[in-house]
Amino acid sequence: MQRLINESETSTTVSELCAEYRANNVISKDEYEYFRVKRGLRNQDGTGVMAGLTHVCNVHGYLIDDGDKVPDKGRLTYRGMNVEDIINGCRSEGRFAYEEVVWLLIFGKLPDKRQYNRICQLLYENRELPEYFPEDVIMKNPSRDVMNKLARAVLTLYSYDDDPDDLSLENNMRQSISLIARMPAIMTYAYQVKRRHFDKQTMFFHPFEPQHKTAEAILNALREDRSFTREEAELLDLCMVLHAEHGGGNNSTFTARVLSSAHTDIYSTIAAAIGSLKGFRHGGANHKVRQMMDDIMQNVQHWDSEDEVEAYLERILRREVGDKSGLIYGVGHAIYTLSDPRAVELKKQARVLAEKKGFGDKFALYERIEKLAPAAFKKVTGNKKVICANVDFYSGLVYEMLGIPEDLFTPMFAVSRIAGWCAHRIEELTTGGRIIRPAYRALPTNQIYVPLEDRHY
Ligand SMILES: CC(=O)SCCNC(=O)CCNC(=O)[C@H](O)C(C)(C)COP(=O)(O)OP(=O)(O)OC[C@H]1O[C@@H](n2cnc3c(N)ncnc32)[C@H](O)[C@@H]1OP(=O)(O)O
Ligand SMILES: O=C([O-])CC(=O)C(=O)O
Repeated sequence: MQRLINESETSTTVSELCAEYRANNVISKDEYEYFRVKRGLRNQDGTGVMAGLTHVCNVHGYLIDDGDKVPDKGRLTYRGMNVEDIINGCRSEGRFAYEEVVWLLIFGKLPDKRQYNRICQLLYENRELPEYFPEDVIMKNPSRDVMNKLARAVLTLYSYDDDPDDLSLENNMRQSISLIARMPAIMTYAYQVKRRHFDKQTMFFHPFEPQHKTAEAILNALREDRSFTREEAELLDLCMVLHAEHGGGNNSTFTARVLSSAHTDIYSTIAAAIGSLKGFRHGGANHKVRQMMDDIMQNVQHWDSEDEVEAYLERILRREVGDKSGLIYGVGHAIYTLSDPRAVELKKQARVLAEKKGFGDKFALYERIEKLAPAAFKKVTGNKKVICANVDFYSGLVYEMLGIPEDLFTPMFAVSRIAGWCAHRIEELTTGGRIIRPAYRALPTNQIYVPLEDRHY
């Protein structure tokens, strides 16, 4: 562990500080129950506390029957429209879908032809970063972690905005479009700098092309020879649509709503949302899935043995192996029970790609884990909750087969989710009207002030 201070100067170590902390700061799960405080803002049955109203999106994962939660097939609707219908509709008309989804999420209706062309044009015209921004902000202080750089770069854009704090709808619309457009550039530039600085590889910055839609712009920036197929770009576009939005209550969007309700600027808001999404229980799980799979592939000798795989999953849950968090990453969800529609779609794509690219054994292992994880979870934890693979389970495998580096798994999530964050920020600013401020039940043990001389612990 890193030392806080030089141990030769003082015997106070970080572990002593932690021991002092632990001795005075215990809150048990029983206390939550006793005071009827909703841990994680969840009701007793795991459903979320109702925290707001939104037009933007609905996430359906269970039914309530006579007060009981009944597992159901997952359904995701953007502005009331099934996400699969949006994807199929755009494909059947030969269009990429992400730009259309940006419009739909923010404004509430599908764009007509003129509006569609306008949003594509606006996103292209705003893609480039301000002059010298890549040199002064992205290339300086490189980070191993692209999410960290993304958050810092977004926060710094505040200083490049002549009117950063104006909360009017007009100003937030301008800022939202500009941020949605710029995220791919920030992500790909940050990745190039990371490659150069930490991986000692060649760095390249290709100019953006006006004819490129967002998914194409990203592939153009990531490929050294700038070549990619229509099929690859359509698949990345599909991934972006599936990650674009997930209701007001997911951790990063709620973060964006909390900050917006305090009337802070959009750059602080989106930087905070990126920080939340980076978390391993949230969007950062796609990165953890990859690490978990590498670990399983190394340590399970026979990938086709259900017994061996299940035994290893049980060891993960018992915190004996893996990152020792006890979590099977990419599995479980706050709302979904029988299925996450995004995982269903990504799995379909992964199966096809795996066959084409020779990833058959790997895909079969993922599928085996998806099948065995719920039983292992029930056996080890005793928890009867119905769990399924979530969006983060197959996304990394799809990205890997598309040649998207692991460094960009979670950043790709952020570059897609910015659409949802902006839609919710605008909704919070225009319809919320009250600062979000829940209460915390204090658990004080009365103490009297003791002079320093008399403190003999
Ligand atoms: C984009 C996204 O954010 S999708 C989610 C990505 N995250 C992951 O894949 C990480 C693994 N999964 C998890 O940690 C959880 O399932 C979450 C965070 C997604 C949802 O958590 P919750 O809503 O609290 O789940 P739920 O109410 O079902 O949890 C019940 C218990 O089972 C545990 N649990 C849930 N999923 C898992 C899992 N995959 N592995 C081990 N334990 C789990 C929870 O930690 C919780 O334990 P606790 O009672 O001691 O607090
Ligand atoms: O809804 C959630 O809690 C997490 C999630 O799947 C997302 O944000 O995409």
